[in-house]
Amino acid sequence: MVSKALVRLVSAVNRRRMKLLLGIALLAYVAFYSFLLNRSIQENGELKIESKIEEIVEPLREKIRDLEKSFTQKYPPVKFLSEKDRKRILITGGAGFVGSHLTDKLMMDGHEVTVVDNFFTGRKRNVEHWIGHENFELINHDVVEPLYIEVDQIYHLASPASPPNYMYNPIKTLKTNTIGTLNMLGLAKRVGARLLLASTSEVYGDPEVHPQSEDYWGHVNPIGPRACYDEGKRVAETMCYAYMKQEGVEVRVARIFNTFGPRMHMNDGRVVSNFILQALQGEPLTVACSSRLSLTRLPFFSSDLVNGLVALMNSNVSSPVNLGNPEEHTILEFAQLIKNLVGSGSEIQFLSEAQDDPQKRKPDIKKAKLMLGWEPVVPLEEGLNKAIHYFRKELEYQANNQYIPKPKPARIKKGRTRHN
Ligand SMILES: O=c1ccn([C@@H]2O[C@H](COP(=O)(O)OP(=O)(O)O[C@H]3OC[C@@H](O)[C@H](O)[C@H]3O)[C@@H](O)[C@H]2O)c(=O)[nH]1
Repeated sequence: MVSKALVRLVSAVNRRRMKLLLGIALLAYVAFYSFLLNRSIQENGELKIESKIEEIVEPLREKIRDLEKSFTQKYPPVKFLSEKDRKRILITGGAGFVGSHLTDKLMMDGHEVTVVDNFFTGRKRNVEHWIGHENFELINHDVVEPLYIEVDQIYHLASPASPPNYMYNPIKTLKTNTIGTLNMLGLAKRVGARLLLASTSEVYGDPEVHPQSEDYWGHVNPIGPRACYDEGKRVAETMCYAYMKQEGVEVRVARIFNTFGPRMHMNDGRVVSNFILQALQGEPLTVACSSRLSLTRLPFFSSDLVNGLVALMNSNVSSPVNLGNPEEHTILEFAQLIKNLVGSGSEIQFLSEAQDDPQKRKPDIKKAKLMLGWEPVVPLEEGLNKAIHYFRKELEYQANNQYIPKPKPARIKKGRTRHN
């Protein structure tokens, strides 16, 4: 009896325990399952957020990689120059057509270059590929105001150079070439720098001797429309030699004849840029001579000029040197050549001659050949094709709702002009 009662009690206890154990096991299972479920939901959520972040961040990373790449590939190759050979060079007008090519050459040769420009005809675009380089500095400054920096050489190019540009504001042109040159000579004297003046074939005026050698004194109308530039450059030369004689400043004077090349302003107004733009746009080529078709010039390419300037600066020739193309063509022949190279159907239109337009111009470059070993080497057609390519790109670049300036023939603007 007793044993039966005991067996019943034990089995009742066991059943309860079994139930309890089962209950506990069930609870544990539910808890474990919900734990797993929670974790996977959380992980899924995290994964989703992570992938969303990744989606946003990846393009940014790519942009940073591109930027880093462009930073490292940004500059044209620059030679290394030892401290002894590296010069601190100032180029006034260094953002202009010629100045920017000179900047490129001197930077690539490994010098430290400071460009000063008031951006009247110069453009930041011409030198933007150097901005940020440790050897390069760009200063927005007008040479009519004094400048205090430390340099070893000064290439003084600042001045509008095309007839429409220098006639636009004759007083400013005079100030730039006189006060501006005085300021740069004063700087050269103070820091002991050598100064090269970018003078011009226009110091010969409408020449009475042909070709023009450096000892020709010129034939300039001192009160004509071109006088602001012609006389401005003549007095700039006079100032150079006064500073040389009186103060011992080392000077170099380049008399630059007609030049052309990429980076000429679309609105420059000189014959090459005018004819190329007119030919590309199917407009008449404006040849400025109706009666005398003997009007002559032959421009030379910008890289030849830059090489000549550097050779002169580093020579021991302190007297003026002509840099130009000794060949000679009429403006009409030149118009036809450009028309053919562009493959343009433009007509040729004859305009009346501008006042005091020099009739004939041809440099005698014996001195440059003898003393600098320099002469132009870029064949005319090769240079013209490069300029045509440049202007074609410029037209494309400006095609989208942009103002495309029409080239202007050399004429004096009517009305009051701004001067400061
Ligand atoms: O559309 C045009 C522009 C110009 N011309 C003529 O082409 C000749 C050359 O004219 P440019 O305007 O190119 O240059 P210029 O020779 O008058 O002056 C130039 O000379 C030497 C540089 O040092 C000077 O910076 C620049 O003034 C001139 O006879 C001019 O009348 C045209 O027939 N058509």
